[in-house]
Amino acid sequence: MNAQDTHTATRGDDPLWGLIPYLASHRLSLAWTGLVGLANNLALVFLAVAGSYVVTLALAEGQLASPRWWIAGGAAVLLRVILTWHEMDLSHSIAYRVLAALRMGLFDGFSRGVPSRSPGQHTGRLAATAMGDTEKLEFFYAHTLTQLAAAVVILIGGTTALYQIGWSLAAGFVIGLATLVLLTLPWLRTNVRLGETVQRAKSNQSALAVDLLSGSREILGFGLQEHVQRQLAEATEVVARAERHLKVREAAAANVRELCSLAILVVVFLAAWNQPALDPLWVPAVVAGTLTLLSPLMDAVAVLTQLQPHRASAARVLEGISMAAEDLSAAPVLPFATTGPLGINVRGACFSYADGAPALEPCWLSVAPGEHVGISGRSGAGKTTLARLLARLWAPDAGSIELIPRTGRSVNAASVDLRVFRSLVTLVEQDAIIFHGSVLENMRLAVPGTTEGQALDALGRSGLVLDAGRWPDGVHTTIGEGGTSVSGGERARIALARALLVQPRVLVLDETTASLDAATEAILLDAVAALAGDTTVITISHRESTLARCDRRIELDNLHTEPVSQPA
Ligand SMILES: Nc1ncnc2c1ncn2[C@@H]1O[C@H](COP(=O)(O)OP(=O)(O)OP(=O)(O)O)[C@@H](O)[C@H]1O
Repeated sequence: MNAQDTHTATRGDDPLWGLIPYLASHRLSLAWTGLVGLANNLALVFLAVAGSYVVTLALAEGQLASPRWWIAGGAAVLLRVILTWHEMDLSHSIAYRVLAALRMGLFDGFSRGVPSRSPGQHTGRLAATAMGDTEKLEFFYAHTLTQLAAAVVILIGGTTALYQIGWSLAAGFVIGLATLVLLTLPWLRTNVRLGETVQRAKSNQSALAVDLLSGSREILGFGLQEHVQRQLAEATEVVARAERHLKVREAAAANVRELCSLAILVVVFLAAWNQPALDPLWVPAVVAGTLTLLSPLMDAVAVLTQLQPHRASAARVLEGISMAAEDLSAAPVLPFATTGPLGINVRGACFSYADGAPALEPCWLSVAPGEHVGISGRSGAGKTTLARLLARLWAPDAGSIELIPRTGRSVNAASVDLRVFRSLVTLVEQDAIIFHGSVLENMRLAVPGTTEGQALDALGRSGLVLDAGRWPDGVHTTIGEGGTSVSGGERARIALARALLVQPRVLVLDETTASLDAATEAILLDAVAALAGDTTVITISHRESTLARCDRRIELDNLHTEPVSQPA
């Protein structure tokens, strides 16, 4: 099921249920885990009843129980060993799968939802959702849900069994449990608040840690260390205080549960003792059976008191999974097999981010196959936005973008298979991300299997020579996360080299030369010029020297009027 459809179908519903469609492929495993857990519980009830009966018989009557009891008891012990082992195995495997499904859904949502990110969203908080909330929910879906389902069966089965002995036993059992639930309800509201406080404070901690790591230079530069340390300490203190408070309440709730269990056992014992039809030898067995029935039920009640924070976690995960997705494959996929450079036709394409303000007003632009066009414009005019639309990182709100082959019909870019499109059009941005790893690993992100020779050739063409002093391990030299250990100019050249490896038929450069000195800019522009004729190049720049190398220069603000005659 498409994630977006799912969200539309479940919006406004309970988020805990809303996430279930994302785990649909695991439902059989979940059901099986629940059944195994239930069978294990029932085997334990049987063992408790049989064990008590055998011991009571021996103590009260001095008799050894018949072999049937010993065989059945041995079989139950063996069954429990097998079921416990199987249950552990199953529940670990399902837990990892549920965690993976939630996290993959979330990462998918984050990556598709990039354009809709509002300033209110912080990568640190999103990371906290991806790590903390998913783990909490993994436990809920892989364990709690099956535990609750098993508890319902145990409640019905246990009440029925006790009713068979006498209605007063069943009544004592049910009334005792109902009293416990009623006593538990008033705790819920405070637990919700505390759970939320813990989660919010953890989120803040995560956001602060990300700020601290990614903005370390600003923090040093502005002398903010003490300020950040204080904020981190406060966030930690909030978490510790709320968690302490929650733990105290949980301990008190556990005491209440134990008291209720005790009361139920006393009631069941008295009711069983007063059953004329029940052999007194069976009374301890009934009490032991009730005790083993109560254990999963008490756990279920404890879980119910902790459900509300799970609901908030589920809401955050659901929001992440269903982040306003770019439906990049809205148009039906058409075959597109042409050779040579591709022209571009922008027909009234426009775009707004989540805040609704137009980032790019409708614009019209025609670039011939093999042409090298330079686009300039005032800051904030929408040049980067246009570049990202051209690269289909997201889709225009209205209008369209077409690819024009030298021969044959032009085709709407949205109807080209996304994988094929990625091999045709490549974007290099000024702040292109370099991942943690070696230079070669970064090159292989674009084209897996790139050889050292190919990487060196592409780097050389981009004006980056890996001399032994600066790059002791050549293409195997590690470059830090985000390219922090390379200069802005080196990063731009690595990014261009990575794009050249793709051999795109349209290359979009967004301020790629902005941080280069004149000599390196010239080398890089020579590399771009060498593509002339074979690759269409759209260069966005403020730099006169870069724009001067283009066949044609365009001001973005002049593209907002629809031309009188548009190519068909
Ligand atoms: N993620 C975002 N969310 C909301 N608004 C955004 C986002 N990114 C950019 N904008 C806004 O969209 C508008 C166009 O931004 P864009 O980066 O395309 O401009 P630009 O012409 O490339 O600017 P510059 O020359 O300064 O790089 C600006 O008003 C900018 O503030």
